[in-house]
Amino acid sequence: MKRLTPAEKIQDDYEAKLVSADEAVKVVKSGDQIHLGLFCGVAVDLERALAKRAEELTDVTVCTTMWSYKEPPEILKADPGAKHFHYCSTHLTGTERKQNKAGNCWFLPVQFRENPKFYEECRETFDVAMLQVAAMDASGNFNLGPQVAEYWGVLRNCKKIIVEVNQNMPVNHGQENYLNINQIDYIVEGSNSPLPTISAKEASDAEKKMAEHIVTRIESGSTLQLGTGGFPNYVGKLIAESDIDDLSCHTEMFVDAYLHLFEAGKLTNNKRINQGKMTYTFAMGSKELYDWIDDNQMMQVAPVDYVNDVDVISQNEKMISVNSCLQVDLFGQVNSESSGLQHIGGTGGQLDFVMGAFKSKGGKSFLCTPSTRTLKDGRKESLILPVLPTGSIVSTPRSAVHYIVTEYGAVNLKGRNTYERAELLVSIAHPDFREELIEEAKKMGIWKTSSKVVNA
Ligand SMILES: CC(=O)SCCNC(=O)CCNC(=O)[C@H](O)C(C)(C)COP(=O)(O)OP(=O)(O)OC[C@H]1O[C@@H](n2cnc3c(N)ncnc32)[C@H](O)[C@@H]1OP(=O)(O)O
Ligand SMILES: CCCC(=O)O
Repeated sequence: MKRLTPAEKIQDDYEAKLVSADEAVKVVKSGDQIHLGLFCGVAVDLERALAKRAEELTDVTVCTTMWSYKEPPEILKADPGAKHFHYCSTHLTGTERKQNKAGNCWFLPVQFRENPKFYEECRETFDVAMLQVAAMDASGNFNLGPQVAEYWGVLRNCKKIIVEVNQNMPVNHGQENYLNINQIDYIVEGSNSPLPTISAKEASDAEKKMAEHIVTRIESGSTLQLGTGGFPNYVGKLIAESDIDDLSCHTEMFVDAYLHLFEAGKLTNNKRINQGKMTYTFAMGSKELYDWIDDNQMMQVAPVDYVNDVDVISQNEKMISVNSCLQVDLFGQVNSESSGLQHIGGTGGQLDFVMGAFKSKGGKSFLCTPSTRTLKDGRKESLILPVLPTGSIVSTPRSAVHYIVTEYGAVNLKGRNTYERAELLVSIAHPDFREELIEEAKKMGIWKTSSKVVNA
């Protein structure tokens, strides 16, 4: 028999494992635990094929980290009463929030940096892991694209792996970011769907003022973590226009703000660890961001238990972390996850970066919210509250919180006692609510007769 060259052996393996999406999902049985993939790597063609089997399957648990498409997953459309599939997400997007309200999507609380261990040790073994990957290279390796995050926790604790090849998946340089053909059970050549994109929303007037309070507190030579949404992107824009320079990127989520900062010549990545690299655990943004990532040696995507590790984050000096939250109480407890009993989103890596930034020499974390929001009936509600309402989740505890920012200022709660915190927080509340907050603080025993509202 003719001996195959290594390249021929790889090609033979590829052809032996190549099946259609409908064929591949036949491996799923009632009662199975499935992982659908992460961020831009969710296996959309396999998910669609699985949905076609809704009527013949029961009790199938399907996990993902976030569903980033406007259209809900097909398995939920095919099973509106959640009789066949139990869909779980660790960070709800707007699409998933609607499904959560309808009782079709369950939230899985996690601390993002712990996710690999959590999937490897704390949940049932996955029967099938499905994920989108880039086209195979000559060595039989499939690049995981712009996300590694908790993949290895899932892949080390699963029975079968099905990859869906997407020719549009950018090849992302980094660490632990390839799957070899030997590790894979089935290969599906997918429909090469475009990656999900998020476009930054226009920042509101309050957000623009909040960004100004932050930018005046950032020094040249800092390393930046910017979160999701219009607000962190606006912070990036202001920095790009400022005279702050020599900045570095070490972030959980890689967003368009970094592309703008790079184009403005602000990002040197002259940091202490991973010099010269943009370090992150997943990327989500525009098509331009994905094109910039593709086969770019400057990029370093890496597992979340490395990127979000408090000790790793803190090795870079002047670590700056900027994230949004929903409510803050006068003790300094921060809710970033719920509106009363209504679930909004996950805590993600917020606490990881709050702790990592404070541990870094000269580091600062900023948790930001407009001082008020307008309710459906037109009334204004203060987002600085005496205490968090029933059902609110403490995402960042008062013991960890550093700067809180509203459009009225940024206050540093570290080292401040309870009545000083109340004073500082009242000083950045909306003026219409300050008197009311002072009266409540008095009843709570955290307002001294000498207390006054000060601007920090
Ligand atoms: C991915 C990263 O950010 S990495 C950084 C670390 N991770 C984190 O900080 C995670 C925690 N933070 C978050 O999840 C988000 O920043 C949030 C939820 C706090 C804000 O998200 P954004 O996308 O900026 O806010 P946006 O204004 O779009 O609001 C999202 C939803 O919350 C609702 N919402 C916003 N503010 C409030 C509030 N104060 N009270 C109640 N609901 C609110 C909105 O109505 C919207 O709901 P809908 O889509 O169902 O209509
Ligand atoms: C999935 C994690 C996203 C976040 O940290 O907000």
